[in-house]
Amino acid sequence: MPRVAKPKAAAPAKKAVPAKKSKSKLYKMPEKVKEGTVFTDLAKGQWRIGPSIGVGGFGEIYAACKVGEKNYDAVVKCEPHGNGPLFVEMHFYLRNAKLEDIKQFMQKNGLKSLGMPYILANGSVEVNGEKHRFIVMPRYGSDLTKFLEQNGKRLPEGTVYRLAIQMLDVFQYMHSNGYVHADLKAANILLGLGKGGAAQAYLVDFGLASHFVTGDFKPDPKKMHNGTIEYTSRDAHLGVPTRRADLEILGYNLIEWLGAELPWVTQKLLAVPLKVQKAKEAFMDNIGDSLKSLFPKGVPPPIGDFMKYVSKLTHKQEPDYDKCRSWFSSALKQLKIPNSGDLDFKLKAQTSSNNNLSPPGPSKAATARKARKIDSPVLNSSLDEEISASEEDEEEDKSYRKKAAKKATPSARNAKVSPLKRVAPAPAAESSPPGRKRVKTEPKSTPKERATPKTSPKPKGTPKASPKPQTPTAARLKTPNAKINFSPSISLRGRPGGKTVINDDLTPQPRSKKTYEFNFELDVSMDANVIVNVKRKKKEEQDKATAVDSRTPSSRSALASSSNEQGSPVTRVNLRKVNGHGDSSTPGRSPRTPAVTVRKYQG
Ligand SMILES: Nc1ncnc2c1ncn2[C@@H]1O[C@H](COP(=O)(O)OP(=O)(O)OP(=O)(O)O)[C@@H](O)[C@H]1O
Repeated sequence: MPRVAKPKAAAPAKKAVPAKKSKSKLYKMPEKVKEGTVFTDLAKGQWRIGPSIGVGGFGEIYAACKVGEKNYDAVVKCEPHGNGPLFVEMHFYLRNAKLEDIKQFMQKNGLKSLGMPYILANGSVEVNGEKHRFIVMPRYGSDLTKFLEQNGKRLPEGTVYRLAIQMLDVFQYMHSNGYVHADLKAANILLGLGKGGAAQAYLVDFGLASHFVTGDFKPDPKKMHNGTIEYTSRDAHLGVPTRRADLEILGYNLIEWLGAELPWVTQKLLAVPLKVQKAKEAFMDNIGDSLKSLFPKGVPPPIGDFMKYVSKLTHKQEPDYDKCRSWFSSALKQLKIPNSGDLDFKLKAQTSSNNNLSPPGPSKAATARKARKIDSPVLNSSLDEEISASEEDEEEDKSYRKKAAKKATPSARNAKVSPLKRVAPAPAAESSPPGRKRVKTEPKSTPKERATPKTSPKPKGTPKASPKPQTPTAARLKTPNAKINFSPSISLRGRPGGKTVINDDLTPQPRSKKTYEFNFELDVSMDANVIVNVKRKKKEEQDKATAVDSRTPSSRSALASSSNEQGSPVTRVNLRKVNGHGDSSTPGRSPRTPAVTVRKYQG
């Protein structure tokens, strides 16, 4: 769960959470701000910092009050200047979430309230000699995870439908401004505070907000799998921000809030984004049957209608928000639950859908297992460990992305998409966030090599000892001295059971500023799967040469276990190689490694 300490309003400070550098060294955590510190925003407004009320993946959130006032009814979110997500969030707010615009939208759409936060101020400040960026926004109450925990991972059916309507309102607002949120989840939905506040839920955390695509469907390796793996949409798995993706993410959340377990969670696939992606494709391809198996005694009608609708949307299509809301409001009427008043989080006697779920909630042991599993991708230790590239995953990735890009979406099916080719860069953010880092691979491949047909995929269940490619083509493709400059462009924002994962240009600069560079010979076809095990010696052995080895998957696991025996944690890096451009116009340019998954195996 998020490392969140929530004091009561204006309560005395909790024990200070010590300023902590992220163990991962991939990005900076903010310096601790002392209670009582005054921040001056760009408009010279002054804000007194109160107690810490939350720590997110990158930043810390403090209660705050305007100097001269008594109520801590604002929050300050503070992150080191080099961090991308707050930069994105701030610009999103500044451009799209002015109170005036929100009011106008509410008026136009006859809404009494809208769960869209807004920005009160922003600025920069030095904390302990380090430059930080901060934004000030209204303070809200509990996030939904608290209620899910209290209720054994489900919410009352009527509340689920009300939340659906409220989140659709927020999406409609964001989408009407050209943006998608891309990371809706319980931890990012907060209840309002104050009188009547609990009737409205607010969607926060715009660190992944981006323009949705209006043109062709072009998978973007830089952004693949961004979001929170459980709920990431099929489009987001391909790195394409779309409006229908927001709806799909909402749908997955609604299903969970009704007490069903998503198949990729049940099947424990969360550590492998590609498998999750595949599972979602299968789920959505046959959404009727998929839902029937999740709700064996009857699919809640609005969920069925909504998910079927989402599965048919094209990537450019503007969703019919009214139609979607109407399914949920009809269901509320049927349940005789008014769509007003405080949202009710007390689970009562079983209602139509929360009565018919199978399986029920997972056991505590299963939950613990899941937490461990979900934890595993977090790069929460330094890379003083072991790094390997996974053959299976690359293979799966290649063949799957080929298929997925062809048929991932109704419109993508029409669009000519070759995700294995280098794709046009994502629509550039209007301003570039600082601290950009890219994964860069620079094998010295020739255009001819890149254009060569792929090696045929290894059938499943084949023994893992992988022979070197024997074909003449493979021999021609011998690639000496492939050089990989590996600066991991990954950040995994920590929240068991729902971490936001960002894999794109916005990734903050690694604190260590270390670059891991591996030089080795690739005696294989450029299109073959490559497994690279890099074992860094333990501290005392570091003066000795670093062992760099390349092995088969089976020997990889042997290596992993031997490392474990030595007591050092093991990190496996799965490099998915995209065989670049395939066009001879860019000789010498190399395929990029679009995504890196890091798994830490505890000894
Ligand atoms: N305006 C707010 N009022 C009250 N609490 C808030 C507010 N904004 C955020 N929080 C609390 O802080 C937590 C983290 O906030 P947020 O998700 O914005 O941070 P983050 O660094 O972007 O986190 P993440 O790891 O999800 O990306 C929230 O789950 C919530 O509990």
